Amino acid sequence: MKKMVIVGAGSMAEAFISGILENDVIDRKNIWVTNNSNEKRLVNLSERYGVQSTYDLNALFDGADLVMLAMKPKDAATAIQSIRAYLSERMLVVSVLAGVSMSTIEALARIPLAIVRSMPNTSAAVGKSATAVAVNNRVTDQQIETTKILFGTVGLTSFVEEEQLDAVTGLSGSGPAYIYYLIEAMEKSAVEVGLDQQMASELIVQTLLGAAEMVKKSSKSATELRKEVTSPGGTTEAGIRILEENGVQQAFISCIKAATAQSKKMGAALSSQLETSNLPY
Ligand SMILES: NC(=O)C1=CN([C@@H]2O[C@H](COP(=O)(O)OP(=O)(O)OC[C@H]3O[C@@H](n4cnc5c(N)ncnc54)[C@H](O)[C@@H]3O)[C@@H](O)[C@H]2O)C=CC1
Ligand SMILES: O=C(O)[C@@H]1CCC=N1
Repeated sequence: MKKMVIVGAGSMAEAFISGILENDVIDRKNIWVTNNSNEKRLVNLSERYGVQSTYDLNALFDGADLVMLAMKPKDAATAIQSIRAYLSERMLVVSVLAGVSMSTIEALARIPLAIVRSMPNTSAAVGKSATAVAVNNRVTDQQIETTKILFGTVGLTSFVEEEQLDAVTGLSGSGPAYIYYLIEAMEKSAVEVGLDQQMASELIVQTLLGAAEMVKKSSKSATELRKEVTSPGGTTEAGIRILEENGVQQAFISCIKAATAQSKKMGAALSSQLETSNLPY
């Protein structure tokens, strides 16, 4: 990787900048970032990380070999259209956009491109993303190595077929939010059962870290581990009974299915706009 350009300067962009710099993968002077309007944000990223920022597209793309698309999916059509003239087949285009297919990106760019479509999550900011990536057939072996290095700086990477990425989005892309939702509930309950908030917070985080580590390291399944905690006639059994009565497990399943369906819907909306040329340009 000689020069990386990040189009879109939000939280995912920042997570990657921070991960790349921490792992010394590319010099900060060779990371360039842009957005559509918020110059203050670009200045802030430049000051904090020493990366380059510009609205001059010639300067931005000059010598770039990797271009990351990191705007919201709703802004993808406008953004790709605005940079289309600067993209080339020799660049690796890395997308983190939820729902947007590689063929839609190529259709918007109107040239064949080497594309990596990925779904990281916000834990990238602390190097703990669970990322899945799919590549198209123009991506070279060397670019696959670059992809591994790039995503390795923000966590773990699995290679999947593109068709699986909507499900990955519903499961692990959105996943941190489901866990935060659970933490919110645990925090509320802690106060209600009379615990000090600060201490409860530490107990909750350690409980989650410990449970995650157990699932990762133990040879036992989550079901077996849950059963080990649940003594007959004990406290866990009393608690789990309430979760069962309220259909909490089924609610989580429906939640992940709804998020997966939404990823598909977002992609379909963009590609049907493309087919009817009803795009914002
Ligand atoms: N936030 C999350 O949990 C995750 C987000 N993603 C994907 O990452 C992408 C970015 O998400 P966030 O960083 O959360 O969004 P964000 O809203 O924090 O940042 C988006 C950035 O794109 C810029 N932008 C908008 N229109 C533009 C244009 N025409 N040209 C250039 N830049 C433009 C905005 O100014 C902003 O800097 C989205 O496509 C999302 O689907 C993927 C995995 C997880
Ligand atoms: O909510 C969203 O659409 C994005 C994609 C995955 C996580 N956040």
